[in-house]
Amino acid sequence: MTQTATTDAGTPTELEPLLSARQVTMRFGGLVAVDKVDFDVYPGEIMGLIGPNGAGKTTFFNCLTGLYKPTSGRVVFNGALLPPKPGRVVRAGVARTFQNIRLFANMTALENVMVARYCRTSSGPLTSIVRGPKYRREERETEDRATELLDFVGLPEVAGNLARNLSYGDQRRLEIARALATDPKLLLLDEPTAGMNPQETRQAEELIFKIKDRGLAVITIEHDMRFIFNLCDRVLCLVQGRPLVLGTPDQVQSDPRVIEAYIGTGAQEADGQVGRDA
Ligand SMILES: Nc1ncnc2c1ncn2[C@@H]1O[C@H](COP(=O)(O)OP(=O)(O)OP(=O)(O)O)[C@@H](O)[C@H]1O
Repeated sequence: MTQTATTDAGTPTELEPLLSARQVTMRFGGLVAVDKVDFDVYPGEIMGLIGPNGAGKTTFFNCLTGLYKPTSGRVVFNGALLPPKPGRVVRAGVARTFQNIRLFANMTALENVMVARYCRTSSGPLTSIVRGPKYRREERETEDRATELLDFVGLPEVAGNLARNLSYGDQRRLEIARALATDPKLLLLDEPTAGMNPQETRQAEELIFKIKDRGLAVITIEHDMRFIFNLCDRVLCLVQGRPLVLGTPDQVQSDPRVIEAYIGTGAQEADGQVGRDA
C-alpha cells in the first residue's frame, strides 16, 4: 500500500490558511503515532479527518490543541506558532470537543456553557469576591451569551437541566455550545456523532453547517463515512500516522488506497463500501 501520496485538490488557494501543520510528528517511545503530517485549514472550511482505528487521528488533534507538543514539526495558527498550553490555545481561538464527553455532570446545561465563557471575561478573583457592578455586568453578559449559544445548538429547553440528565445527543450538542462559548475561529470535533441515532446525526450535520456559516473553520474526526462525505469540503485520510490521501470527498471516497486501508482487501472487491459503513 502506498502511504505517502497527497493532493491539494479542493484547496481554496486564494485564502491564507487559518491553521498550518508542517511535518507534524508525535512519537510515544518507539511508536510513531503521527508521522510528518502536513495539513492546512482555511477560514470557513470543514475538514474531515478519517482513518482506521489507531491511525493517529486523536493524537494529531491533540497536537493541534496544545494537549501534546509534537515531537517535531510545527503548527501555525492565525499567523503565529501554536502556544504550548491548552488554555493559551483556547484563548488564541481554537476550541475542541472530546471523543468521550467531558461535561460537568452536576452542573446545569447553562452553567456548563457559562464556565467556558469565563476565558473571555476579565473579572479576576477579587472582582468575583466583591461582586461589584463590573462583575454583575459581566455575569449578565455571560449568561446572555450562554443562553444564545444553547439556542443556537438547539437546546433552549434544557438550560436548567443537569448535564448528566440530558440525552446522549443533547450532551454532545452541549459540548459544542461550550466550545463555541470560547469564541473560537477553529472548532475541532472528535467523533461528534458517536453513539447518535440517524436523526441526531442529521441534526449534528445541520449544526456544523450553521457553524461554518458563522465563518468558523471546523475539523472533524468521524468514523461515519456518510456523515464525513456529506459534510466536508476536504478530507484527509491517515493510515498508521501517515497522510494517505487528501482531497475532496469525491476523490477520497473513490480512491482505491482508502478503500484498501479500511477494508483490507482488493479495491475492485471493496468498491463503494467506504461510502457506507467504514
Ligand atoms: N498517550 C499515548 N501513549 C502511548 N501510545 C499512544 C498514546 N495515545 C495514542 N497512542 C497510540 O498511538 C496510536 C494512534 O492512536 P490514536 O488514538 O491517535 O488513533 P485514532 O486514529 O484516533 O484511533 P481511534 O479511531 O481508534 O480513536 C495508537 O497505536 C495508540 O495506541
